[in-house]
Parts: sequence; structure tokens; C-alpha cells
Amino acid sequence: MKVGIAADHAGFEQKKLLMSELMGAGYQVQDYGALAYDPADDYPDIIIPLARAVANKEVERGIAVCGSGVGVSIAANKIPGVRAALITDTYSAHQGVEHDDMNLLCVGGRVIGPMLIWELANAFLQAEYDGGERFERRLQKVLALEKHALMGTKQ
Ligand SMILES: O=C(CO)[C@H](O)[C@H](O)[C@H](O)COP(=O)(O)O
Repeated sequence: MKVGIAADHAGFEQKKLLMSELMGAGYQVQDYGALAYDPADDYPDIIIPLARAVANKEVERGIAVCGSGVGVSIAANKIPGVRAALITDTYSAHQGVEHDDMNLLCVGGRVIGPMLIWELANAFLQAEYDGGERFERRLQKVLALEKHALMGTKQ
């Protein structure tokens, strides 16, 4: 599986650790930055290239790290086609994919440690969207919201 990854300065070290774990486990990893530690970088500049890559299916899934995970999840969800969430537990890491077709995992590099990030990444990457009738019905409602927001029409 091809996985995209991105982090601002607050997630930079965690990204390095996670990338080596992912590559060791056989994932094909594409790094969307930051490529060097810069304490003045801004998470929207870092996350948007990854979010676009997830939306246009250049990568199958994305993982983003910032200080809390909040900033990258807010910014990533501005890109149509992205379903990003800030995750701190393994249940949500897989259930978010199974029920909601989450395609971008966001974590807080200043909040949780590398082992938990690795466990969350594993749970996220190994999960598959269930596609069941009730999940698809809900997903279509989310996609309709996105479509209407893009067109500036009322839902
Ligand atoms: O954690 C974040 C907010 O959700 C941001 O992505 C940044 O990582 C954080 O704001 C960085 O803080 P700093 O004081 O500029 O290092």
C-alpha cells in the first residue's frame, strides 16, 4: 500500500520514526514534508499537499502529525475528498475507516508517543471500509454536504 505522510515542526521527529517503522513493515511511503526541521513552518502549508494527494488518490491513505493533531485535521478536511480525523485510540483508528471511510489519520506528536502512533497507524492502515448499506447511506450524506458546500447551494 502507498502511504503519504506529512508533519510540521511539532511532529517532525515523530514523522521520522513513523516513516522508518512503516517502511520496515513494507509500506511504500511518500513524504510530503516538512523535509527539514523549521520551527517557523505552518501546518496548513505542510498538510495541504498530502491532503491533495489523498483526494486525487496519488496515495491510498495519509498520516499527518502536528503538535496536537488538531491543526492538520482542520486544514486537511478543507480539501474535497478528504475524510481526516484526529485519533488517539486504536478503536477509532480502525472503526473510522470501517464505518466512515476515513482516509487521513491525524495524530498529535506532542500528545502521544511513538509506540501509540505506530499502533494507531497499523490499525488505520489495516482497516478496510465496510461498505455496508447503513455506512454507505451515511457516507453519501457526507459527500452530498461536501458537494453542496462546493456549489454554494443549500443542502
Ligand atoms: O498543534 C498544532 C495545532 O493543532 C499546530 O499544528 C502546531 O504544531 C503548533 O501550533 C505548533 O506550535 P509552536 O508553538 O509554533 O511550535
